Amino acid sequence: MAKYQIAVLPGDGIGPEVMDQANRVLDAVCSKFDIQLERTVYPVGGYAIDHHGEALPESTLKGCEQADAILFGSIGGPKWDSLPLDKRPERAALLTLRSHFDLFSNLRPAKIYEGLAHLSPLRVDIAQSGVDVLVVRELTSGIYFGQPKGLEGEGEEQYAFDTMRYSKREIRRIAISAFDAAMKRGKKVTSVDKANVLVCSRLWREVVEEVAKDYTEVTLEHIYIDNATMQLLCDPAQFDVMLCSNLFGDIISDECAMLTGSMGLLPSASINGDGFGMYEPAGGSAPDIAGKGIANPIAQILSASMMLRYSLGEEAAADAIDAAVMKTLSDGVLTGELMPKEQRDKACTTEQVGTYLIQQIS
Ligand SMILES: NC(=O)c1ccc[n+]([C@@H]2O[C@H](COP(=O)([O-])OP(=O)(O)OC[C@H]3O[C@@H](n4cnc5c(N)ncnc54)[C@H](O)[C@@H]3O)[C@@H](O)[C@H]2O)c1
Ligand SMILES: CC(C)[C@H](C(=O)O)[C@@H](O)C(=O)O
Ligand SMILES: [Mg+2]
Repeated sequence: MAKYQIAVLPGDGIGPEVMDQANRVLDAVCSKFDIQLERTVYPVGGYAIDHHGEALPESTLKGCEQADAILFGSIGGPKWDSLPLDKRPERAALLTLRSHFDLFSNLRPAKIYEGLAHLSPLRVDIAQSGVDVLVVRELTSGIYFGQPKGLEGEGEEQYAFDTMRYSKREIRRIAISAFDAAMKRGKKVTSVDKANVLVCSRLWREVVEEVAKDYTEVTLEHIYIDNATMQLLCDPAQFDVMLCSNLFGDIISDECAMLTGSMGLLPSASINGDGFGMYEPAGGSAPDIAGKGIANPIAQILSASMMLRYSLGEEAAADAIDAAVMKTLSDGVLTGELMPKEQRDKACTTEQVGTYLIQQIS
């Protein structure tokens, strides 16, 4: 029997709610496929600040180091918003984990599945032409990790700045991730940048062009970030793999999630050069719906599936989860945000979606 250690970090807001359902689904799939998944829960984010005085306790980091993969919920919320940036859950826990494990390759797949175009807020004809995009986002560099500088100067001349910095090595390795992914998909990479203004984007283009020479079967296009956001709304079918720097990928991936129907549908994998990964929904702790039992658990469940596929090599179990998700959605077992407002009294709870999905597995 295959045996793995997983560090489970539920975090804040809807994190623990959707993680409960992912764990139930993992129990079901592991029993069916004879996989032993030893899961240890560790505190992280605002919860860890409240109970242990810091967003990423040493014991959590050690637990992650000893694990085969990390399953992450979401962190942050209004309660911790007034903390200095370096103490906030987002920087102190999430960015630290990404950097510590060198999780540079962030894969965020967004797809309108067959028969589910009605869930998309896109115009009907556009939704029916399809969305099947893999956002490949650079995750451990760029403006997120450039040296920030606090306030300097006086009065109205006071200023602050963040620095965007990319090395050729950092661009090359994420470009290779994108081209490798494109080889297994639609053989097209659209590289998103702002090369009409930013020096980093000029270097980005140069290196992406170099990498493209090794992938003669893959079509490469470049697009400016502002145009990319509008093209996604009017002709999303033109995109296959969208290669993005850290900040642009953050923005584009929320847009892609929403095109398919909800923030609560988009999973993500953040992987390093050794195949070690952290798996988490692209969305956040959703303070507006937390504690109500109505969050969509699918992004978390699909993140668990990506973990099985990418870090553990358990393809059959991952396929079973993906198929159960499709069946659940196409059977109309939906949380409220996927339904028209006037029908939301018929919406399923987070737990009901989890239960239905598990029935499709066993
Ligand atoms: N990976 C993470 O831990 C992560 C990611 C993004 C944001 N955040 C943090 O989360 C907090 C809230 O951020 P925000 O409000 O800007 O973004 P958010 O992604 O939490 O929420 C944006 C909108 O999407 C909805 N939404 C998100 N996930 C959903 C789900 N599973 N089901 C149904 N609806 C869902 C929310 O209700 C909200 O209306 C902030 O502190 C932010 O920094 C954390
Ligand atoms: C919470 C925040 C730091 C994070 C990011 O910007 O990377 C989130 O928005 C995401 O998309 O994973
Ligand atoms: Mg984001």
